[in-house]
Amino acid sequence: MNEAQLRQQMVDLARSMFERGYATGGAGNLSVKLPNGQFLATPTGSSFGRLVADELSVVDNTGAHISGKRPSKEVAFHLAIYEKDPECNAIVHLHSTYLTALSCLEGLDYSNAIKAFTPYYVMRIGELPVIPYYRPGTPEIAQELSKLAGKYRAFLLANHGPIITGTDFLDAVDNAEELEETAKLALLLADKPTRYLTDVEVEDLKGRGK
Ligand SMILES: O=C(CO)COP(=O)(O)O
Ligand SMILES: [Zn+2]
Repeated sequence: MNEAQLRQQMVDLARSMFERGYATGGAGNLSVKLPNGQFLATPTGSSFGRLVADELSVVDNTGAHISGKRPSKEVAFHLAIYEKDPECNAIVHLHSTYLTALSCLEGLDYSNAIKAFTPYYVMRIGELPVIPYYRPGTPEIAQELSKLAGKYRAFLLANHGPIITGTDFLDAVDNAEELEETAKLALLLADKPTRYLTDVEVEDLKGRGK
């Protein structure tokens, strides 16, 4: 896809997420790698429902603002992931209801916040490590992600929300939807005896694609 197509895709998919309740107000941010190696990102404070293709921000791999509106304050954590994960070409960060609720629970397993109980969670995400709470926009989030990026497809910021990667923007959005649905199911099942997938079942799903 060329830059114009990627801009339009970001506008269209962001609006679709907004209309289906994955994003509200000015929360969350998106980015995608451009053919020239720079990155397209959502402007800070922008609503997913009202992005304008020509106003999207462009930053380089050092975070320098190249064009468009002022970029998201979380651009540093997006760049930390791209740097460490060569398979990641797009990132979705949401404050979606169920994943954010999960991120606020006490006693979360920080090595993996959602133990596998459905195959698509394993095929699209696998494991969900938790990053300790830091104020939004602070460099510590990027530093923590830098240690984990490349080993996982998604991350949960404690008391904040999820970060989901993809091989392209459509893949990142599909992964985000699958993960939000999985969090919803996890919360529905929280007080019910659950049969988790066995280690053998999980291994059998890995590397089989989607
Ligand atoms: O989700 C957000 C902060 O974590 C939103 O910040 P931006 O509006 O700067 O992208
Ligand atoms: Zn956020």
